[in-house]
Amino acid sequence: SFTPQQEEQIERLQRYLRIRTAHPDPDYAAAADFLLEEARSIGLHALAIEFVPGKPLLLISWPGSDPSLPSLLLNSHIDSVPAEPSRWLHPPFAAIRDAAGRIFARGAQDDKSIAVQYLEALRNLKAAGFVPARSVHISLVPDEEIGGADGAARFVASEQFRALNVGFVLDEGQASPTDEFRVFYADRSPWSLIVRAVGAPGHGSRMFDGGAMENLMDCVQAIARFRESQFDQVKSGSKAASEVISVNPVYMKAGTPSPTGFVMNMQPSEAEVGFDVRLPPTTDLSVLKRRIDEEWAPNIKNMTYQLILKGPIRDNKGRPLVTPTDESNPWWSAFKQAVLASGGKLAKPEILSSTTDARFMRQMGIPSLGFSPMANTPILLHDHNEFLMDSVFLKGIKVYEHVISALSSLPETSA
Ligand SMILES: CSCC[C@H](NC=O)C(=O)O
Ligand SMILES: [Zn+2]
Ligand SMILES: [Zn+2]
Repeated sequence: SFTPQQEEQIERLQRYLRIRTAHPDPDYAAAADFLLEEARSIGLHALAIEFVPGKPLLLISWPGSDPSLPSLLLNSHIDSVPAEPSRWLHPPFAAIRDAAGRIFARGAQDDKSIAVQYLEALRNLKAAGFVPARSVHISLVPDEEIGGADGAARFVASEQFRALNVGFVLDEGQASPTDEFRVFYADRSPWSLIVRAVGAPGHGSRMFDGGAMENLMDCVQAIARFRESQFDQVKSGSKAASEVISVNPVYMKAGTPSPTGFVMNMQPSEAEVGFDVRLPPTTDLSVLKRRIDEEWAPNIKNMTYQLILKGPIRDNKGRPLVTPTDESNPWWSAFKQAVLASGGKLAKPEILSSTTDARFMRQMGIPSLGFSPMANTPILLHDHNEFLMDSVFLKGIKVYEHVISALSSLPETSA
């Protein structure tokens, strides 16, 4: 059983989860209204910046007693991926809390819960009379799920961001099925690989070499073998999924359309396949490119390709986007201590399989960790029936209270 204050915190989470923030048409206006109102009710300074019209980025600030010190930034994206209501136990934007305390909603884990937890942690700290030495900022950003070009990428490039003098960032992480919280020091970098093949067309009945489809199928097979070699390392336990290269086919485009589907007795002269490619942060790109040139899409087999990077892979000093998680990073030490002091356990730091806005912060040379305090919780981001337990949500607020008070008090000498 929870206190009336805790029940109100749960209700505020539910209210935010009921706002339809899913792509392709996220209701950013309603989300901004809600979040700005929450921030102001806590007595925090809050404003909306529209780097791109219709895509507000909210900046909430709690000034520190020594604003000359580098600040702490807590980031969360406002947008969500779509949901298929027919496949859910409860409607994805109703935020229904069942008898077991599970709150079902798109965004319950990814990542609307952490935005409310940041705010509620500040509410509690403020009410307890805590005064941060370093300023604490919350950024609530649009478009993370579609790559962040109009969101976090604009933000880190802005004068407003520079003025925050950010020393350390916490961004979203991922749920943990065990009782240890997970923490992420890097993301894999997201790429798209598009391979196109051309070849002589021909009658559907004819056997001939070098057709576009044949060449493209050779490409798909070569990539499938590579994919298996990577996946085998994961299955054998020698590497984590985020430590290998993933290459997954996401579309295929070929054939000669007809009113009833496709012309069946015609071998097409063009074919195309697209892959989602994710690279660990220290991958040697030249090795991958040589593999594509020589094995996957050789020019001599009439194939061409595009390998498109979605965002930065190096920081402003040319280093891979990796945040140190050892004693060389005082923010890390303070973070770890604070999580332990809150009664939480911390798993070994990991690379995140997917991609977050933290890469834009790391690009600026700012140490950034991915962290969502959701222990004993199945990983349901982008899945049906995404949920978060009320008790897990409330515990997360306590964890953030410890983390925010510790990090905002980090002495000047250490960072
Ligand atoms: C091309 S960046 C896309 C970012 C996205 N983030 C969450 O799922 C992802 O696919 O990882
Ligand atoms: Zn997310
Ligand atoms: Zn997501």
